[in-house]
Amino acid sequence: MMVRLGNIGYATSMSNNINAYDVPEGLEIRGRYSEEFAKILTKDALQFVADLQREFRNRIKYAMECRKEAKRSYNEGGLPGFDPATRYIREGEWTCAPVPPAVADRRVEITGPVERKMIINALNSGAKVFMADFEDALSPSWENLMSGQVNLKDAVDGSISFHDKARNRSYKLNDQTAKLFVRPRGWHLPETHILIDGEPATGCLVDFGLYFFHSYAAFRQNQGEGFGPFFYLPKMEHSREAKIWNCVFERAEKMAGIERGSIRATVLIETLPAVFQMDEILYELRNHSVGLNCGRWDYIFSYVKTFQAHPDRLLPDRVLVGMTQHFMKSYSELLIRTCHRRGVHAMGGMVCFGITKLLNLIPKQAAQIPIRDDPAANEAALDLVRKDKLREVNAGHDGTWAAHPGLIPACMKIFNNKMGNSPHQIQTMKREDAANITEEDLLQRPRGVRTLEGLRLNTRVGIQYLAAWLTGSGSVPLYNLMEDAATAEISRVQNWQWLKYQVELDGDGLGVKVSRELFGRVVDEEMARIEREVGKDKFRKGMYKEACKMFTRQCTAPALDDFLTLDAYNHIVIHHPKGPSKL
Ligand SMILES: CC(=O)SCCNC(=O)CCNC(=O)[C@H](O)C(C)(C)COP(=O)(O)OP(=O)(O)OC[C@H]1O[C@@H](n2cnc3c(N)ncnc32)[C@H](O)[C@@H]1OP(=O)(O)O
Ligand SMILES: O=CC(=O)O
Ligand SMILES: [Mg+2]
Repeated sequence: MMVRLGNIGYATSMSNNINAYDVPEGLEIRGRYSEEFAKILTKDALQFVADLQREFRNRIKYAMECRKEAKRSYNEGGLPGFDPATRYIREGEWTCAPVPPAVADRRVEITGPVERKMIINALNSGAKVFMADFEDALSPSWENLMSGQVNLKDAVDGSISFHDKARNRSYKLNDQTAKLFVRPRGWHLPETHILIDGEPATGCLVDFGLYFFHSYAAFRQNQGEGFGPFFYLPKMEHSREAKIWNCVFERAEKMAGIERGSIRATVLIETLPAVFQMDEILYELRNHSVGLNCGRWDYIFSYVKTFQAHPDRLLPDRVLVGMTQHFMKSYSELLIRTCHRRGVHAMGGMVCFGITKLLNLIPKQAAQIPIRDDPAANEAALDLVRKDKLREVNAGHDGTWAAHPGLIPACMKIFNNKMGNSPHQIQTMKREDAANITEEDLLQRPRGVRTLEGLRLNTRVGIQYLAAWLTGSGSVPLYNLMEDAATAEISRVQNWQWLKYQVELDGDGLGVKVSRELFGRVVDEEMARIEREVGKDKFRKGMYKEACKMFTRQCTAPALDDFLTLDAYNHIVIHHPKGPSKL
């Protein structure tokens, strides 16, 4: 039974107990009620979120319209490039506000979803920073999002603990912990469990607003040495989106009565259009910036998406698109040069590496995690991690990402060897040579072959990832590698691209073209393989068939869906009282 009580949010009655969130005028909550969540969804916190939504919704809509306009132009043959209108920003001499002392040293950062045990492990991991993720690593169900907010609040005030009953193991924070950064969702994702004036809230404003409201004071005292909170901002395509974030930050600082420039953020450069906007993005956020990060996985996804109507820019096998490809190398070097010129950190990305393994003839790239049951394979994987990190630190990056605590010592050692006691390389690795990087360098076609195994791997990984996501896990280990929304996107759009242009698989000597029939066979065979690998019982109880249907539809759709997770989101929304949702 559901009741609506004036300004009280929707309530559900499971056992004649009427529970309801106390919400401000014009706001409805359609997610499950819990007393714990109610401590986050307070009337004042919701009022703050509603104020942000009302103030910025038109600008967000406009920014999303501009993305569509840009897409239309790329689809008509246009290429992204530097904007002549903002040349004065790129050529001007200006710097961002000085880096706050609390985050001067970021040589190794660990990332992970906002799950309770993982937050404690990540904060205790020995990394300098922990990026708590509402984005690529999280399936944004109501339960995950709200318990994530509870967990972060407890983490910032230092009271977070966890008891693993099965292992009778207790978790609490060490005296020394990593500094916390929070990554809200991208601008494109709605939060349909919260309606503001009848419209779904913008997901990232909910993530940011609730976290900021409850944690800014404790954060500044316990973590930020007077600054903060700190954020990572994902998937932006243009500086106008960064400008909105800057205004959101100013609005939040005003509400909290804290100094302008207290909040700091690192922007992920992880879309192809954004690489041409790095100076402009830093300029918009110059009072709130702590650098840029090479979000290499989404960047590869974005390359395919941007060039979806350009059959002359097809990707080789996913495993071949590493940081040594010319367009990836150019992107990371220009990012370093841009950040250091503006006085902020140039962060590296999630581990990837090159080895000669697949078919014994092609290099491989992956997001690596430790391999527990095979010491030799683990050592080989660690070696690849070391090579990737060495490349990053030598190029001039100030820090890097690790997906797993087991990788931190190896990453730390590489950065320590090069940087010693210096917290970063901002002054010492200016990379003036990268000033000559051109649009052609940044867009150069990736080189390599396409194989049937590549198509199979995309399919096998894409379906299993989506099955996990639909059941609440946004980052999973698959075949000893970390998979998350960004890596799964590459699998999806690559299959779509190969199908659309019926590409020839030229890497395995078969000369077969990717047709719908071939793809259909691959899907059937890979589903059979997944069933064998996970076991009949897990296969039956899991969401593999639903994931397969969704993944197949997206790979074969006439027009490329903008995001895998937009369609999938409809399947994890549970409104109370229960009912299906359609965006
Ligand atoms: C493209 C991008 O956006 S990258 C950024 C987004 N992606 C991520 O953040 C992925 C983060 N990593 C992960 O989610 C995990 O490492 C996974 C899912 C890939 C593997 O996790 P698991 O299967 O639990 O790994 P494993 O069993 O080896 O874990 C061992 C221990 O390390 C902990 N652990 C593993 N990864 C992490 C992490 N990233 N942060 C904190 N703790 C972690 C586990 O909780 C576990 O702790 P316990 O011994 O106390 O129980
Ligand atoms: O968010 C990081 C990425 O590589 O994508
Ligand atoms: Mg990403």
